[in-house]
Amino acid sequence: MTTQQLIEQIYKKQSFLCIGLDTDLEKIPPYLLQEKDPLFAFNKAIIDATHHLCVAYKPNTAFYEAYGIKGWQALGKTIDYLNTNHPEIFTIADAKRGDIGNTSTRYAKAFFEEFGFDSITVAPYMGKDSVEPFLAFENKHTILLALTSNEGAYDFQTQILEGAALYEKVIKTSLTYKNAHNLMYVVGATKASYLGDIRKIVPESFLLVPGVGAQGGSLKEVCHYGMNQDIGLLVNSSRGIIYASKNQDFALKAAEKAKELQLQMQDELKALG
Ligand SMILES: O=c1ccn([C@@H]2O[C@H](COP(=O)(O)O)[C@@H](O)[C@H]2O)c(=O)[nH]1
Repeated sequence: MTTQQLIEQIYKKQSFLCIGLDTDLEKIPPYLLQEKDPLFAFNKAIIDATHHLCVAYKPNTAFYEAYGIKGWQALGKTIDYLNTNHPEIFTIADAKRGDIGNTSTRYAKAFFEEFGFDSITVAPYMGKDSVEPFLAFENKHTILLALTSNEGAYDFQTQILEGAALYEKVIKTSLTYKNAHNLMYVVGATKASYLGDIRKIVPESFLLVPGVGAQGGSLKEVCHYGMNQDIGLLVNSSRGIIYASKNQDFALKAAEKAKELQLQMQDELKALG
């Protein structure tokens, strides 16, 4: 999917919501465990109930890898279901990959070609040759971890290195990579006050912003500091939406939570003009 197509979807749906499919057999309604593939059954119900309210889904691969081969199969069925039934929806493999170039190429092939995701999250720690193999795929997006939502982000990411914070250095350096136009960045909603400085470095890039909902980040603050002319934001909520209920009404309740965020986003889009 191109960035322009993503922007069009945001205006059409009046939403820049990304729903995180962090599907955990210990948290889904117990009656679903009788299904042949409970992970997929849960995801399908959530997607069917919420696809009109969001522009992206983000399965975090850890939640599938945790179940071995069955988990990978459920992830495959989920992305196939999305690509077949909702090809206009942007898909993110939250896999946080990155390795020596030869290996990164295989990760990129796995998630972009084999699974068919539109994007993948990538850790920048191994540098240029670990990131560029992902960037080589046209109309596929590499979402680089910049300033993450967790407390540990302060261990390294905000440390000053040669006059700038490490996360700023990561973003600035990544702009020199080949095919840097395929980059987006992860910035946690819990770090919204940093978004103003980040926008000075990447005024036009899309930012994936996790941390609204269960982690307590504020959508209003994220929009205030992080929105650009083209919106430029994908705001993720996972647990806050998909685990709104543990009963038969779980998909309905998830849709209600998603609707609450979509309505707030609609207001923000109106204010943008
Ligand atoms: O900085 C980051 C990067 C990734 N995540 C991931 O996003 C979701 C958030 O889930 P919630 O349930 O809405 O808290 C999850 O998959 C994280 O691994 C993040 O939170 N922060």
